[in-house]
Amino acid sequence: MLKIAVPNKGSLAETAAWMLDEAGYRGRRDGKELIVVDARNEVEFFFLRPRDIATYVGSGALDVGITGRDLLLDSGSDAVEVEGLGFARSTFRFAGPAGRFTDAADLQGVRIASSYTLLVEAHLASLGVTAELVRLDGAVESAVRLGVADAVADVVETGATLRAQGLEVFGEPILASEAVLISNGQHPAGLNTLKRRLDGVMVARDYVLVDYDIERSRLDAAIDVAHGFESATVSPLQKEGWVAVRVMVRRDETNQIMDALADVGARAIIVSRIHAARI
Ligand SMILES: Nc1ncnc2c1ncn2[C@@H]1O[C@H](COP(=O)(O)OP(=O)(O)OP(=O)(O)O)[C@@H](O)[C@H]1O
Ligand SMILES: O=P(O)(O)OC[C@H]1O[C@H](OP(=O)(O)OP(=O)(O)O)[C@H](O)[C@@H]1O
Ligand SMILES: [Mg+2]
Repeated sequence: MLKIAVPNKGSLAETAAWMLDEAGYRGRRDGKELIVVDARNEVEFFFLRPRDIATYVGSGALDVGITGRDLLLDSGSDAVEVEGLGFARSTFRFAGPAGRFTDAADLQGVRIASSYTLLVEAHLASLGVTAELVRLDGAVESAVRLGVADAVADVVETGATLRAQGLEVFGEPILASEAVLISNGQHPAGLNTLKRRLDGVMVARDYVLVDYDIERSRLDAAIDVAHGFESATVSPLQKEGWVAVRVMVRRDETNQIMDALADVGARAIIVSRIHAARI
């Protein structure tokens, strides 16, 4: 059985569980279940704290897991990223009181609060900067106001939490993070199936199908607008000189693409959801 580590709580838990459910795996019946055996799919799920997942996978105790890229890099474990899963996207950044710092080099000798001290230390070392790391569990943005640090290094999504504490980001982003599938570098039986299924869930989540009719003479212009995932499916229509076209497009580009297709002469443009996919 493939042993899979899954976040039991926090920002990653709900979407990770949703993806696995969409991928056809058995979920847990309640939030207290720590181990779920899915005999039909020959996998066993272990619900663990997101921060511990890379440690379990890197040690070889579990085969694969879902965690954050930032948590993986901060773990110092031997686990490796298999692929990004396209959710829990954030950047990891330095921030300080408005106007106080302009660059990471300004951090020489100051106190930096973070929940990701290993990640920050490695980054500072690569820049040749030495600072004092203050390790906190969360709500790191309060550390400057409360006087335990001069700057912070933390997860930034919208930036609202930083702004509310009078902080602003400075310097280059340390990392672009998202939820990731990790392994211990081995290729256990079942990993390919898991990965293919998760890839299918991501395609169904991120893409839609667009169908339209168009005069064959205008087809090239329409294909320039949207060429499809692999290539467009083009079928003849009963009406002389017309074709029906089907392409996959990114869901977040749907309306711009519909507008552009209409502009080049497409008619009867219809968008449908993808329920499931294997690419
Ligand atoms: N606001 C956010 N937007 C996107 N990703 C986030 C956000 N907050 C945390 N994450 C991501 O979630 C992961 C951390 O999950 P974890 O459950 O340890 O912390 P958490 O979500 O802050 O939970 P909690 O604060 O309840 O302990 C990291 O990969 C981090 O990048
Ligand atoms: O840029 P924003 O959209 O404001 O989001 C980023 C904040 O969200 C998370 O905090 P969370 O609520 O999980 O609390 P925590 O700091 O205690 O982890 C993260 O740690 C940041 O603090
Ligand atoms: Mg948090």
